[in-house]
Amino acid sequence: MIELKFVAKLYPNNGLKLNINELIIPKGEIVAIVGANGAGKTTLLKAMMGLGNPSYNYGHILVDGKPVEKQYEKLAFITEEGSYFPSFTPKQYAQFLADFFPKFDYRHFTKLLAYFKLDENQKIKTMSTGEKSKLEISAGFAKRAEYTIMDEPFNGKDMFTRRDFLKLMVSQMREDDSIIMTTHIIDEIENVIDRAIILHKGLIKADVTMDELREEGRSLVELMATVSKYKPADVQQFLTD
Ligand SMILES: Nc1ncnc2c1ncn2[C@@H]1O[C@H](COP(=O)(O)OP(=O)(O)OP(=O)(O)O)[C@@H](O)[C@H]1O
Repeated sequence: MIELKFVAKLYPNNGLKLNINELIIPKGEIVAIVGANGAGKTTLLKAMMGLGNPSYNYGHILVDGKPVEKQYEKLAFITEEGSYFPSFTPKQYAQFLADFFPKFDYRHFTKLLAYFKLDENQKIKTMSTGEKSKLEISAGFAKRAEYTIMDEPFNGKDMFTRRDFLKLMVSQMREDDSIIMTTHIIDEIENVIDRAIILHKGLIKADVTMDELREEGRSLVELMATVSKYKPADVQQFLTD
């Protein structure tokens, strides 16, 4: 279980204040963190990893009951920023990761590389954005972490890759594994996720299970439009001015 209690992060320059009173992510759940650009989704993921100097007055960030900093082997963080080792080849990168993560599964890594048609001897810096992102996903999944945290995993991927990636993601999960991801591709993930958390201006404005939403006959897109007070008339006004 990941547990955030009274976690905050303020960017004074633009006034964003991420403020989480309580957020609990149990084992075995696929959770999407959604919201408009600038809502604080990446900031929240980083905070969940204990990154970016979040503050927690009388609060904490715990993973299975221990401070997040002590539980990194249980976490995989897959970000758009990609690999920090551009001069490495995937093979060298994997050797590095294997030294740090005892559970790193090299066989699974090479299988994923082959699936994504990546060359394990090509320097990372010579790869396209999409290829780097696939490499990060392969490395992240090969860590066999219990909690996989992904920032915009669908960015830069074509429709068929997104579809296959979703299948791959679900198929490689073990019963107690959790996935937490940010995304804007709501309609494609609606049937895969268990729960959606809607962030708006740094605050959790809705936290729903997909079963609840379905029972109410609502879609996630509708709920997001309500939460973010989206008005189609605004762009119409702009276009007619
Ligand atoms: N390191 C930083 N220093 C200052 N401001 C930052 C920093 N990182 C993010 N911000 C600002 O905080 C706000 C939230 O950023 P964040 O990346 O968390 O949003 P997001 O919901 O992930 O957005 P998007 O959907 O566009 O990726 C934005 O206005 C951004 O400009």
